[in-house]
Amino acid sequence: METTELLAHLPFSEVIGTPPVEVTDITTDSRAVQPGGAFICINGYTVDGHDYVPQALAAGARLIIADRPVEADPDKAAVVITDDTARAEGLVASAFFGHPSKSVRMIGVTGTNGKTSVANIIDGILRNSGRKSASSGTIGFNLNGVLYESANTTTDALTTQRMIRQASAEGCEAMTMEVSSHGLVEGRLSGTEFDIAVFTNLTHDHLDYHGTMEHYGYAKGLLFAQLGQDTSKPKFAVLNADDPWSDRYRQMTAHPVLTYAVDSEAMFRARDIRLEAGRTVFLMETPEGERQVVMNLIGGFNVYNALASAAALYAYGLGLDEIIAGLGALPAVKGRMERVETDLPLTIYIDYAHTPDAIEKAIASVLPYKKNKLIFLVGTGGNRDRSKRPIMAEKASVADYVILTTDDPRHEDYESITSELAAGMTHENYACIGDREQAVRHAVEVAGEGDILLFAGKGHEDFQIIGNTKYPHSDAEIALDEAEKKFGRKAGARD
Ligand SMILES: CC(=O)N[C@H]1[C@@H](OP(=O)(O)OP(=O)(O)OC[C@H]2O[C@@H](n3ccc(=O)[nH]c3=O)[C@H](O)[C@@H]2O)O[C@H](CO)[C@@H](O)[C@@H]1O[C@H](C)C(=O)N[C@@H](C)C(=O)N[C@H](CCC(=O)O)C(=O)O
Ligand SMILES: Nc1ncnc2c1ncn2[C@@H]1O[C@H](COP(=O)(O)OP(=O)(O)OP(=O)(O)O)[C@@H](O)[C@H]1O
Repeated sequence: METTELLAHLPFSEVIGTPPVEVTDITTDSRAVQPGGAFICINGYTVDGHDYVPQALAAGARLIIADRPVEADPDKAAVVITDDTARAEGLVASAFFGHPSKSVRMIGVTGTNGKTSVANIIDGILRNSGRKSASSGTIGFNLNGVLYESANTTTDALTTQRMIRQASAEGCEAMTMEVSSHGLVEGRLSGTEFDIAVFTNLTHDHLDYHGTMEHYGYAKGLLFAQLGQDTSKPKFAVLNADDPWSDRYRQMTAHPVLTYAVDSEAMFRARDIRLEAGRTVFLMETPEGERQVVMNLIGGFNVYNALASAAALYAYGLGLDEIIAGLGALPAVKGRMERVETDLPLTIYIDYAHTPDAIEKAIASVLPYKKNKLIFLVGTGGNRDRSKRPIMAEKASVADYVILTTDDPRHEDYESITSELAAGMTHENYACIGDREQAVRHAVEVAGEGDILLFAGKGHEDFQIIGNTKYPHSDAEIALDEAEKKFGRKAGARD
């Protein structure tokens, strides 16, 4: 891209030295600089990118974008001083990649719980209908069925624009993105033009970051404001009429709103819900009459996720037949109430619940077919929102036996995590075991034939972060290993 064109997006900045005619690449990481590229210095949570200018120059950067003077030989590279490099990243990202979100239909999904599930359901149904489609979020970047890892639920602005351009280049007509509150307030979505914005729900989480529910709710609302004011384009908001925050989000957009709900009046509403062991059946009221939905996704919360997805796809232009066939064809979302295949006399589920509301919903999903004990293992992350811990344990207390452990303890000690959880328990049938492997083994040890074991908090993840290190970890593998020892026979493989 021509540098003058790029710099037009950063008006009022000071340019020191002679910029190159063209910039071949842009990055915020000195380790990823390409010769002839631009390096944007971001002052992060752990280090300051301005300290890595020498490395960026050594790797061949020809343009440095900084928010304070940095040293560079003006004959080799120009320095652009702007007031806020994080905003600069957002401003140049979309332009550098050719505004890709204008050529792909963009669906954004926000909310406390259900983003990954809804994004996967929408993406899965679009592909089931023969369309090329991409999605991005906690599980990674799924480019028409091929999965690539990514660092965040909502990636930084440059990575986001690069992914959308890749989706466009691969011929995807749609891209569904999980939109986190962090991503919205930090401008990671600057330059992304959304066509459909979906809201799942808003409950307690991330208060370490946002401070209050009011700020947290406002942050989610930015997605609806980002639909913009150009009403000549067909754009839609999809709102959960059972969640009171939807009234506010309706005010934040000028575009048509589609609603979904179970308890309230809504355009897409579920009734006669039957939660069965391996499937969920319900009647869906739609603008074109009532239709039966049969799907392999289990749990009451997945009824909401299916309704949100159906409304979003209806707004997109899919017919109800395609939507209902797609819902029926979906496999379980990885690590979300995913049943572990085993011949042992136990039922094991892996789930990603790590908020009070998700724990309540996950437990409620298995209660209808509980014959014996429900053993529930739950952890929480270290150095993150501590105020939710006792409320998580209070919700977990619905289970017959609870094991309190850790998800990613990071730099926090086991004892402080499990004791803060334990403060919320409403009965004495529980154990605190900070080491998650030992906790999973204990869950199997205390289980009897016919019991349900529900492991929450790690979901699709195959690692645990202790300190700064990622260690391999799989609840399912540990549980099967322990169960084989206990029952003295092979357990059958996990998918
Ligand atoms: C706390 C936080 O938000 N951290 C994010 C942040 O990392 P950071 O600020 O620590 O970065 P840093 O290591 O200090 O580096 C600063 C700058 O120096 C650069 N650098 C660094 C080293 C070097 O050798 N050379 C160099 O140029 C880095 O590339 C970076 O530009 O910027 C990174 C790049 O964008 C993010 O990946 C990272 O997210 C981490 C992984 C994270 O856990 N974030 C959480 C809080 C988050 O954002 N979560 C939400 C989901 C919430 C949910 O719904 O569950 C999300 O959207 O993921
Ligand atoms: N609509 C929903 N309402 C309440 N709980 C839900 C809903 N959908 C999923 N859950 C619960 O939340 C957990 C996480 O689901 P999912 O990954 O889809 O949410 P998410 O918003 O992407 O979460 P995160 O941002 O933390 O990745 C699930 O394992 C399930 O226990």
